Amino acid sequence: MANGWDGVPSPYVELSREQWSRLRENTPLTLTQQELEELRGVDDPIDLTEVTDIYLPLSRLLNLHFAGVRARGATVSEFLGERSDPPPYILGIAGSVAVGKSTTARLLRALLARWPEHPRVELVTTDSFLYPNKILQERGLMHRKGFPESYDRRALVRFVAAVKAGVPEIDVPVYSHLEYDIVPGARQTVRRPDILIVEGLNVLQPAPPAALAVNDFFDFSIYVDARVEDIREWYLARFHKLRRTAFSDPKSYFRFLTELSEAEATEFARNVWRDINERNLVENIAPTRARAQLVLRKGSDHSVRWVRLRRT
Ligand SMILES: Nc1ncnc2c1ncn2[C@@H]1O[C@H](COP(=O)(O)OP(=O)(O)O)[C@@H](O)[C@H]1O
Ligand SMILES: CC(C)(COP(=O)(O)O)[C@@H](O)C(=O)NCCC(=O)O
Repeated sequence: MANGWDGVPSPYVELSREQWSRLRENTPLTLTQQELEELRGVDDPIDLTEVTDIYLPLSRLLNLHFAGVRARGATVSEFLGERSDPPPYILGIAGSVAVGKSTTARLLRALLARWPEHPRVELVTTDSFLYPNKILQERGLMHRKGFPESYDRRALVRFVAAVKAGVPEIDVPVYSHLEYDIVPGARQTVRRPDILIVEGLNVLQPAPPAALAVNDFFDFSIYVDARVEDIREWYLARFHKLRRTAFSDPKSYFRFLTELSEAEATEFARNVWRDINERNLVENIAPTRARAQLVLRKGSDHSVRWVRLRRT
């Protein structure tokens, strides 16, 4: 039983990697090595063993949960005498910068789309709802990118509410990591998927008083977790990898970093980590972990060590 429940049965069940991996049962591996390589994030060492042990049980759980949510929705429709299409199922994925949320999200997108019950899976990342740099500059928030106030929270909530309400076609802005800004005029169109995955730092954040939060519309939520020290190392390793690759693109906002010495660049990355990303993790992101339906806890080699599932 988890600490702090003082004799009250804990709402969480914690499973070791071995216990969790057995829950795969007969879920087939529908992904090839080549496909996995296309899905993994920069510097993420994920392999097919990880997919089999961790993501196939998760895909099975989500497929079962999807069926349960659909059945419950059908009961209400029958009672109301409505004959409408069921609303999209919404899955939230939260966690720190550099923890590997996007690999988890892209992988689940691919795995979930291979089930016959829900072939249409869309993925939206919340960076689409960051204010453009121009607005962040005006508000003195350029060093707060990723903090709750750097997002157009209401636009994000409106978007998720519209998807849940079955709006057939919704456009969202597009964020470029390369340009470090919202791309003017670019749009991603979401067309009534069976499942929508919403991935981002702050998706489990509570709403301000009397407002709705994005997670009020979630059917399931996942928090990707690891020790702060490990995430810092991953952030720094990825930064150095990007410095050797993406940052030398003439369009990269961080091109100036390729002209600094290794030591100066390291100093820059350490400061960004400490002053922005770690602070945001500690102050805003980690406190939302308890609200996630499922926590995937990674060890320092990025592999998932244990899984915590909320029963209720
Ligand atoms: N400066 C950058 N240039 C290009 N790609 C980046 C940059 N920063 C992050 N990325 C990529 O953007 C994606 C999201 O990164 P991030 O928000 O840190 O979340 P996570 O590491 O949890 O997926 C990752 O695939 C990452 O590799
Ligand atoms: C774009 C991000 C805020 C992540 O956005 P998300 O999709 O999780 O909402 C983050 O990757 C970022 O760029 N943070 C700013 C500090 C840094 O450059 O690392």
